[in-house]
Amino acid sequence: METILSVKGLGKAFKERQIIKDISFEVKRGEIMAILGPNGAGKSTTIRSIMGILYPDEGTVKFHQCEAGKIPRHKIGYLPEERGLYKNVKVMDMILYLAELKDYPIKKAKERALHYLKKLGLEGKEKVSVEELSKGMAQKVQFIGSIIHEPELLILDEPFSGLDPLSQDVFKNEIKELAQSGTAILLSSHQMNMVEEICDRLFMIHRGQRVIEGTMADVKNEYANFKCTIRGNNEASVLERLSNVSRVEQKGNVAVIYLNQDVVVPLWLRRLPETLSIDELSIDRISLHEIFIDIATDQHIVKEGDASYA
Ligand SMILES: Nc1ncnc2c1ncn2[C@@H]1O[C@H](COP(=O)(O)OP(=O)(O)OP(=O)(O)O)[C@@H](O)[C@H]1O
Repeated sequence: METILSVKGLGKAFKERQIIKDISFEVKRGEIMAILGPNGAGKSTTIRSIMGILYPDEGTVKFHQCEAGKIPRHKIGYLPEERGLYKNVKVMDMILYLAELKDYPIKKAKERALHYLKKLGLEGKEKVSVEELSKGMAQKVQFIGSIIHEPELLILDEPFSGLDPLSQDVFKNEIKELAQSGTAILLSSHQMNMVEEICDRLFMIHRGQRVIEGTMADVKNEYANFKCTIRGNNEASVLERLSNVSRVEQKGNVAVIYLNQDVVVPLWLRRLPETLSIDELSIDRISLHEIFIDIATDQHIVKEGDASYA
């Protein structure tokens, strides 16, 4: 697959405080790449550096072979973290204005706007003033504005925040369709379930540095250890003493036992003491949400070569 965006060795400091360091990744045609990390990790700083809103101190950003300064901005769509549209402008005029900024033909933009307004449940709102829209509706209009000019690369900073589950689903499907039609998509999100569902690859930042990168499957294989959930009357202290246990979370009579990375599950199960009380037992891999929490709370052992924890 053709590389559309390539970011190499990006670094940025604010007032001598290093915010991001040595950030490198690529986004390919038709792929959805997630940039993840706890609050303040440096996701928006990375995205703003890519967009040329911030000047990175180190590193390069390339769109195809074009470097900063020569990047054709009309081929990029951007939904910034801080939402904002002109308030006393009508919905259609707002979208057409955004299309015009990207030199996109107005007639075609109008057709596309009507198509997307209908698709996102805003049919008939063309002449409504932006200030009369709900927050979620305004976000949909801004999203349409970011894709109206058929960008090759779409950068979405927190596209799902502030949306109800129904609208999140609409956005999710739309993003998937755009990728299927060849758009390269980079998105930041805190909704791990969404990321797990739609993203092909992910890049996780913690304290400004890369901690995980890979396809969803690779990340799961490498970082998603197993957990064993047992319903029964067992003391947490007994479960904690079992072999290969990294931690136990117990609520009432349900205990979730997080297992170490190299555990051989059938062997571990066979070695459970006969005295354990087991009404139900299941084994699963931990979710991306749990991997995220492990990393954000420094519980995960980061491998050599990955970000060092300051
Ligand atoms: N203009 C600025 N001046 C000084 N510090 C800044 C500036 N912009 C961001 N920062 C700092 O850089 C760090 C990273 O911020 P950034 O917005 O990139 O994080 P983020 O990962 O997008 O977080 P969130 O999930 O909360 O949106 C934060 O500590 C923030 O306070």
